[in-house]
Amino acid sequence: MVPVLVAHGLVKSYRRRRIVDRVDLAVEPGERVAILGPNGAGKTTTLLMCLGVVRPDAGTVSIAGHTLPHKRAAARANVGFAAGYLPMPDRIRVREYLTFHGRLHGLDDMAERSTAALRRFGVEHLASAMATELSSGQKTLVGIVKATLHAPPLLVLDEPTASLDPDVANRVRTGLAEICGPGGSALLLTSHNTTEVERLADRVVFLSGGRVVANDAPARVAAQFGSDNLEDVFLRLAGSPVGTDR
Ligand SMILES: Nc1ncnc2c1ncn2[C@@H]1O[C@H](COP(=O)(O)OP(=O)(O)OP(=O)(O)O)[C@@H](O)[C@H]1O
Repeated sequence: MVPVLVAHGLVKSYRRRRIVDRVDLAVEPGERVAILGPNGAGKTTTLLMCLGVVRPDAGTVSIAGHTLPHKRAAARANVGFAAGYLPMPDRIRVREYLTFHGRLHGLDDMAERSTAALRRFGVEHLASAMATELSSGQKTLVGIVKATLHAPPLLVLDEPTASLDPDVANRVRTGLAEICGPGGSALLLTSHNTTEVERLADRVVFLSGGRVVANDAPARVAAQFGSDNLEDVFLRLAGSPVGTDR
């Protein structure tokens, strides 16, 4: 089986400060992988390089066998991406926004698809809302719904539950667990929430100071640091320096 994502030797520096330092990352079909790490560890930069949004200084990325940047269009057809920082146009209703994105992926039956996708995340009541009427958390939810519409082989989510209340965040995790896994989408997400990672991820890639310091099943990563939970590991590693001059 072709991995849905292979990134090898990713490096990125900003103003001579190395933010991501030789990161390798692979995601198998249906696998659920979480990138965990403290603020500034390089999680978002790594994701954006994997998506071809940020150009790495060194390293290679391929998605479903399509190497970036040359095969970007073919690669992107395999990906759904959502992040709280992605804007949603103001003067559009949620249903129209989802229909637009579905059609970009060549989908029809958008009324039914949109309703089903909104229902999966418990927000079907937002279908007729204008974007201007949505709270920031609701916009995040609509972004996640949009990213899942075409059942992408790889779903990439940057801190999907960071702006959500605990109840809504739980519904999102339940929705993601339904569609991501063997036979469904692979999931690559970033998070600071160790409980979320333990619940959702088959594998955790722990980034600290731009480097992968652990890469294994959550329980095994905890054991590697002499603990039975990721929270302890996080607290131990969070004190590490964030980026270094090289
Ligand atoms: N375009 C940029 N120009 C300069 N510095 C940048 C740029 N993008 C990111 N950085 C720096 O790179 C470092 C890593 O940022 P990144 O957003 O990848 O970390 P992160 O692990 O996602 O952090 P957080 O958990 O806070 O979202 C930070 O110190 C950030 O300030």
